[in-house]
Amino acid sequence: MMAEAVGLVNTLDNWRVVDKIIMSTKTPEKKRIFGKGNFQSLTEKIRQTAGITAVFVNVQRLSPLSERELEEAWGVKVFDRYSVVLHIFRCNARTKEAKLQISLAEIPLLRSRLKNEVANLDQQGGRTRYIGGSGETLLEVHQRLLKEREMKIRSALEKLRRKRHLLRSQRKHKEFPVVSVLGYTNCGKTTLIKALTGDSGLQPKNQLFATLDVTVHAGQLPSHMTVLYVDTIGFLSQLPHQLIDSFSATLEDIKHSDLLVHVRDISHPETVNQKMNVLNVLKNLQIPDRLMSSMIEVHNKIDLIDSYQFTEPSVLPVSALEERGLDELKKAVEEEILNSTGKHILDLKVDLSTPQLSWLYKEATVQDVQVNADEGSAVVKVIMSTAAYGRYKKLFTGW
Ligand SMILES: Nc1nc2c(ncn2[C@@H]2O[C@H](COP(=O)(O)OP(=O)(O)OP(=O)(O)O)[C@@H](O)[C@H]2O)c(=O)[nH]1
Ligand SMILES: [Mg+2]
Repeated sequence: MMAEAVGLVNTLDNWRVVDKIIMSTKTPEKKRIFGKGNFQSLTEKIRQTAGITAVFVNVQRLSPLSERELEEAWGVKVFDRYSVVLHIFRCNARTKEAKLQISLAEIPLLRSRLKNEVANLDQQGGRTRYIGGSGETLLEVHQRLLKEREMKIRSALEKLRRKRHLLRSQRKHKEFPVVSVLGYTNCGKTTLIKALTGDSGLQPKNQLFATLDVTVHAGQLPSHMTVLYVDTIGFLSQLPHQLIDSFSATLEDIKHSDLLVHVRDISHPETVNQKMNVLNVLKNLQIPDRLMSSMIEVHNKIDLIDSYQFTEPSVLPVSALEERGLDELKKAVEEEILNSTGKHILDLKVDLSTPQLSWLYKEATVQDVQVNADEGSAVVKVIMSTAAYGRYKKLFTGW
């Protein structure tokens, strides 16, 4: 197994990699991450490299013991995948929900640290000492406090979830179709939604997990139909399981959309693996088949590729940054939305002396009316369901 130890300089919440050292590691089950020789040369290298303030060891989880040993040997903070992702999340969390999700994801980390500390205390008889006549040992008190904290966070999250459920049913009521935009972190989801909706409040950033909250933005399709684009949290390969658990609630919204748009950074060297990862996460979220089969794949950042080759006909190439390919994308979104919601766009000729037009205003979505005053008629562009069109025909054309 290969793992990397990466020296980092921490400038506020942005890390710059100062040196990347590839070292083979022992299997994760083994107590020590690095063999003796490797560990010595790593230690030397880290000490010699100026400006290293932290080391990232590219393994899923370091045991608290290894973490402490490495930190003591190297004199800097040591991160594994779990703690580095948590740290990035923590820096980017803005809303109450994102902050709560992170606190929840921190609990297992605190729990395993606690075990380690108690193991140390054991040597001093700490485990068996009772606190203030309460009949609880120090370990039990800590475990209870952690449990209480976890319960509190879970109930606060549940409250927020119920609120979101309510919002979702209100949204449905208004009948705006919902398009979820998803993809690997940093692929350009926020930039794309900003370009599609003109929503200047959106802030794309060249950083991992810039978006940690699901937000909704209204945009217009070519027929002036309004859709709601949902900006989602980016995916990351080998994202620690516990994090996925606590964030899947946020991703759950995806299931309730009318259409999925999968954005890929086609300029990224790992673009194929990123796609596989996204599809795997979707599989685990148990997305309904109809959403998986109608999903639109967007190849973003084509401006960074010298000559973009069309490889798959169903794919839509765009540059969200340079606003290229957006009209075609909007057309494709419209087509799929009409398909999935069973609606059609129709041009109907109506007689203005009848209640046809007011009926259409009430029962369908009128997009445009071209009046022909001489004839006393109008051509009306409407979006309506098959069922509503059936009723219309029955009422006004006698079919
Ligand atoms: N050259 C180029 N850069 C792009 C394009 N689209 C997005 N970017 C850049 O890619 C970076 C990430 O963009 P975001 O829109 O924040 O990506 P995201 O998918 O929302 O990322 P997370 O929210 O972190 O998951 C930013 O620096 C954007 O300017 C594009 O079409 N071309
Ligand atoms: Mg984003």
